[in-house]
Amino acid sequence: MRPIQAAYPAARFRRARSSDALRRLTQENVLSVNDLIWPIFIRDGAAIREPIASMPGVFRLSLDLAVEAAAEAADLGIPAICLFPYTDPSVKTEACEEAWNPDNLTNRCIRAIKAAVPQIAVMTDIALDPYNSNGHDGLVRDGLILNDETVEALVKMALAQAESGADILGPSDMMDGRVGAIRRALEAAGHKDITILSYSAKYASAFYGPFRDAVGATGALKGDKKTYQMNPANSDEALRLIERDLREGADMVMVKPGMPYLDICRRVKDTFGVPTYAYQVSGEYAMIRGAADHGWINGEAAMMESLMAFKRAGCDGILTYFAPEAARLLRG
Ligand SMILES: NCc1[nH]cc(CCC(=O)O)c1CC(=O)O
Repeated sequence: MRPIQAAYPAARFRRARSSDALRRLTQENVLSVNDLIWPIFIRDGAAIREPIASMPGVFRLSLDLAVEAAAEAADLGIPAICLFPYTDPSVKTEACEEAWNPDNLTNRCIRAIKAAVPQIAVMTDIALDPYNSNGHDGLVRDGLILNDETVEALVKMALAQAESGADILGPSDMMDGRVGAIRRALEAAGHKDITILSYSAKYASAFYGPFRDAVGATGALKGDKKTYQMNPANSDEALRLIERDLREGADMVMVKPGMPYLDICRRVKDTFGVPTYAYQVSGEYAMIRGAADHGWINGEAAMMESLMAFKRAGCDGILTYFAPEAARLLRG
């Protein structure tokens, strides 16, 4: 596309910006509540709303309050909620068996939300880190992250979540071959309508710090995740990973983190034209929220501008901790 433009003064770009009416008429992208997926942190117990120091305004919720949050999200028109468990260190092991326990925190939460708020889509995270005593997304032997053994564990985890009623499975582990393995297992088990939103292009990022605090993985993690998460310097590789996951049966794909990787979002959308999502991760939330809390930026305006940026970059939706706040503003 190459727009033709008259020369100044025949062309004055400011004409189209001269009033609210003209600005609205010429606006190219729209952010709506339908674009939002709300990640929440869950924990055991009852009536607990536990603050997370590095994410002001975000809480770990006991299951009863997670169900309330899902109902609130549905009332606001948010289409999906995504669950992240804070697991007690005592249930973490090297074999990560708790990950596929049908009665683990996540699976109980899926059932509770689907029973009380069936209209909201429940998304889950597939990775072993909340259940792993060494904090990694995969099984570890002799200091190495094992790919194929991890994929087998992830398949069990995915099936347990599917049985519990999850609508969207989100493999976030970055092992090779996991989307295909999960898709085959879902088909074999008769789960034909469960979607996979693959964390296809997930970078080894410093912006996940507050999240690891939130799920209690910070202390556990030994080393870094660079042998499975992507090198932030790479872009072509993201396209190869997206193509691979689509060929293995992903319905939707994700780029993560979000704001520092909008160039990747745009390349993915332009190249494949598939449902494309970005995760505005914990560190991005903390930066905007922290600056706003100090009075250094206008938090509401920065939040809405950051979310619109994802739409402009070609995203169909955004996972964001701002989801309820943004939804309230969008509803007016
Ligand atoms: N599989 C773990 C997982 N799933 C989502 C996030 C990060 C989300 C955020 O920072 O908001 C992470 C952290 C990590 O890979 O270490």
